[in-house]
Amino acid sequence: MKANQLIALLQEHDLFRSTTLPSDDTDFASLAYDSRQVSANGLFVCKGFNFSVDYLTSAIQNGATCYLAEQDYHVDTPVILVKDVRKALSLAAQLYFGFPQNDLFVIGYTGTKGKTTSTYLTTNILAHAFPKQVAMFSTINHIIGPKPQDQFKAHLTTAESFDIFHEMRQAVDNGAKVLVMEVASQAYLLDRVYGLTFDVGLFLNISPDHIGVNEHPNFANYLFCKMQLMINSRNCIIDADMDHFDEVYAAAKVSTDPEHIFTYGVNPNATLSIGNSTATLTDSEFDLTVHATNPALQDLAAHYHVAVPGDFNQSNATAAILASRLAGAQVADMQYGLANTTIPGRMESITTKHHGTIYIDYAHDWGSMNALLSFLHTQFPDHHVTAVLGSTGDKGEDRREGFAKALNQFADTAFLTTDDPGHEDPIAIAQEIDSHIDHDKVTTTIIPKREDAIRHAITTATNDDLVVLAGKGEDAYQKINGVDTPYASDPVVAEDVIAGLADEK
Ligand SMILES: CC(=O)N[C@H]1[C@@H](OP(=O)(O)OP(=O)(O)OC[C@H]2O[C@@H](n3ccc(=O)[nH]c3=O)[C@H](O)[C@@H]2O)O[C@H](CO)[C@@H](O)[C@@H]1O[C@H](C)C(=O)N[C@@H](C)C(=O)N[C@H](CCC(=O)O)C(=O)O
Ligand SMILES: Nc1ncnc2c1ncn2[C@@H]1O[C@H](COP(=O)(O)OP(=O)(O)OP(=O)(O)O)[C@@H](O)[C@H]1O
Repeated sequence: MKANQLIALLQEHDLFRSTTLPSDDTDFASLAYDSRQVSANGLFVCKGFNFSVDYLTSAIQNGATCYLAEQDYHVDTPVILVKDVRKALSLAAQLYFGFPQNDLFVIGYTGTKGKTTSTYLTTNILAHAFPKQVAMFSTINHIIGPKPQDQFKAHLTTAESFDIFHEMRQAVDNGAKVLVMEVASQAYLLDRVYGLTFDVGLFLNISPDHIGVNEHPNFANYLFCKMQLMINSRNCIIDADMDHFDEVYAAAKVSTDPEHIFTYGVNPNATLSIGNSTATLTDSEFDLTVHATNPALQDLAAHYHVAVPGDFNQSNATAAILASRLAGAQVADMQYGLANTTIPGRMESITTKHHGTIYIDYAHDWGSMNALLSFLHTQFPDHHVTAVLGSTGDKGEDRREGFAKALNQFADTAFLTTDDPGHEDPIAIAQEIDSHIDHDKVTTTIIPKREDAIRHAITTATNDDLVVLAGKGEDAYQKINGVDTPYASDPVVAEDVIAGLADEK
C-alpha cells in the first residue's frame, strides 16, 4: 500500500492532518491494528479505549516502520496524524485489501432483534440461488468460502473494520459474489463500517437495548447509529410495523430514492404484506401480497413455509425474501431456503412424548422475550407456558424488570436461574426478577443451577405444555467472574433430561 494513495484517500474524507514520513512514495508491506500482528515494513494503527504506548513500542520492534494515530507519541518512527483514527483504519483497510466490496453484492441487517435469524435465512436462500458464492458474517459464525476451513466462529456481531475488509477480500478470492452480514449499532458507533456502501440495508425493528457503559449513552444515540445503515445503503428495506418507522424512513430518504425503499409487515400498505398466517408449534406458513407496481416484485406474491416458529420469524423471512430478490434470487430459492433453515439456538424445538414441546431460544431482553411469549400465548392459549430464565450480570439491569413484565402477561410458571451472572450473584439477580413478578399470575421458583432448573421444568411439564429455555441459545459457557466457564448448553442439557425420563423411552 502506497503512502501517497492512503494520504489522498484520507484527504478526500477530510481526515488527514500531517505526516513525518520522509517520502510519500513509501510502500507499506502490511497493515495492522494489533502490535502482535505487525510484520516487516508495516503500518501500525494506534486506536482503542485501552490503547497503551507500549503496544506502539512493541509494534516497532515487530517491524512497523510508520504509525497512524490521532496523536504524536514522540517515538523515533514516522507518523501519519489523522483526525479520527477509527475512520482512517476503515479506509486504510479498504485500500490495503483492494476495495473488495466492489466485487460483492453486500446485504446488511440491523435491528434490535432478528439480525442473526434473518442473516441465516437470507444466506440459505441465496446459497440455493448461487451455490458456493455466498459469504456470511453473523454473530454465530462467518463463512468466507465453500471449504470447511472457510467457516469459523465469530467474536463480535460486526467485526473490526480491518477484519471485515480482510475477510471480504478472502471471500472474493474464494469466489463469493454476495455477502450477507449483521450490522450492530456499535459498528457505526465505532466506525467499523465507515466508508462502506451497502447494496441493501435492512432495518428490522428497534427497542431500547445496548444503552450503558461502553455502549450507547442513550436511546437517541442507539437509534441514530442504527439509522446510519439506511443512509449508507443503495436500497433500503424497513419493517412497516416497527416503532420509529417514520424516523427510519426519513433517514432512508436522505440518500435513497423512494423507488429503492421497500417496506414489509402485516401493515396492509407495506410493499409486501404478510397475510393468511398459520402457525404450528414448530413452524409456520403465510402468504405475501405485493403493493407495488415494480414488475420485479410481482411474483413474490406467493405462499411460504418457514421451518422456524413465531410470527416474528415470518417478518424476518419476509425481510429475507425482499433482500434476496434484490440480489437476484427466484421465488423457488426463497421457498426452499425458508423451508430448510434452522438457526442455532433460535426457536429450536424438541417435541417430547409426554412432556410437551421444548423451545431453546436466545431471547435475552424484554423485546425478544415479549415477542416469543406473546406469540406462544396468542397462538396456543390453552397450553401451559413455562419459562426457564435468568438475566445477565454487569449489564442490562433493566432487562430484569422487562422479563417480569413479559412473564406477567404471557407465562404461567417460571424457573428463575443463572444466565451469565458476571461479577454479580445469580440468586440476587433471580430475586430481582422475582420482585417484579405478579405471583397471582405466575408461579416462580428460584433454582440457581441452570441444569437443575431445566430438569425441573421438563420433568414437571405435561403433554401439551410449552417449555421455553430462554437466553442462552446454544452457548456452551456461562460468563462467571470474567471467565467463560464451560456449560453443556441448553439443548444438550434438555436432551439429556429427556433421555433420562422413563416415560420418554
Ligand atoms: C467497547 C468496544 O466495543 N470495544 C471494541 C473495540 O475495542 P477498542 O478499539 O477500544 O480496543 P481495545 O480493546 O481497547 O484495545 C486497544 C487496542 O490495542 C491493541 N492491542 C492490544 C493488545 C496488545 O498486546 N497489542 C495491541 O496492539 C488492540 O488491537 C486494540 O486495537 O474494538 C475491538 C476490536 O478492534 C473490539 O474487540 C472491542 O469489543 C469489545 C471486546 C466488546 O465487547 N464490544 C461489544 C460491546 C460490542 O462491540 N458489541 C457489538 C454488539 C452486539 C449486539 O448487537 O448484540 C458487536 O458488534 O459485537
Ligand atoms: N423480528 C423479531 N422481533 C422480535 N423478536 C425477535 C425477532 N427475531 C427474533 N426475535 C427474538 O430475538 C432472539 C434473538 O434473535 P436473533 O439472534 O436473530 O437476533 P439478533 O438481532 O441477532 O440478536 P442479538 O443482537 O441479541 O445477537 C430470538 O431468539 C427471538 O426470541
